[in-house]
Amino acid sequence: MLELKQIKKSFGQKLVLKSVSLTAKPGELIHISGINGSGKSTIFKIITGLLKADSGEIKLDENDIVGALIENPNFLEYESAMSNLHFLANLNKRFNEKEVRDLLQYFMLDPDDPEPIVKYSVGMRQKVGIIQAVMENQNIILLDEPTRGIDQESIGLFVAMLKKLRQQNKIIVVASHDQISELKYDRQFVLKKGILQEKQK
Ligand SMILES: Nc1ncnc2c1ncn2[C@@H]1O[C@H](COP(=O)(O)OP(=O)(O)OP(=O)(O)O)[C@@H](O)[C@H]1O
Repeated sequence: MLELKQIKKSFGQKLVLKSVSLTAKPGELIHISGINGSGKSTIFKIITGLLKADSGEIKLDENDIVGALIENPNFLEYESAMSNLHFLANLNKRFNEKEVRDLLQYFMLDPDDPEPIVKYSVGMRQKVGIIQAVMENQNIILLDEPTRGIDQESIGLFVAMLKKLRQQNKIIVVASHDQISELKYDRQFVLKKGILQEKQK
């Protein structure tokens, strides 16, 4: 379970998150919308520990593993996609080569492609970013603007993948300025003026 209670965060004088509370249960697919600069990435950075909230509480279960795609993913630019994924998974000692190969192929990328990632297109990089957020069997998956630069066919693959992950009881939180109409969310929230509000169905 993922629980945020009255998270507050300012950058200098700028109050970005006034009060953000959210409880997500296993198997839930949640959407957070909000205009550019509303603080969506900041929420994800706080959940993953990249940033510290000024106040409030974050609760995760002991065995929770968080996977995240936040803003433009950083890679070792002169290494291949496979080497990058190997490197990232090894940080947690959870590299599963078969799983990573399957995911690359699923997204129509060649696991044996020797090209350095610096030569990848925006959409190709984004796919590698999505893969690193799910490849270690993470049970909480945070995806910030996941479909940016991705073609329609690959969006279909992405949507099908999320459906499967949800059936596996993972918590998935997607943040984007638009709806990503192909996704059927369990709950939808809007982040406006620092407050996260649930939309009524
Ligand atoms: N490290 C930082 N230092 C200062 N200000 C920051 C920092 N990170 C974010 N901000 C500010 O906080 C606000 C929220 O940024 P954030 O990236 O969370 O928004 P977002 O909703 O994800 O935007 P977008 O849809 O454009 O990705 C912005 O005004 C941004 O300038």
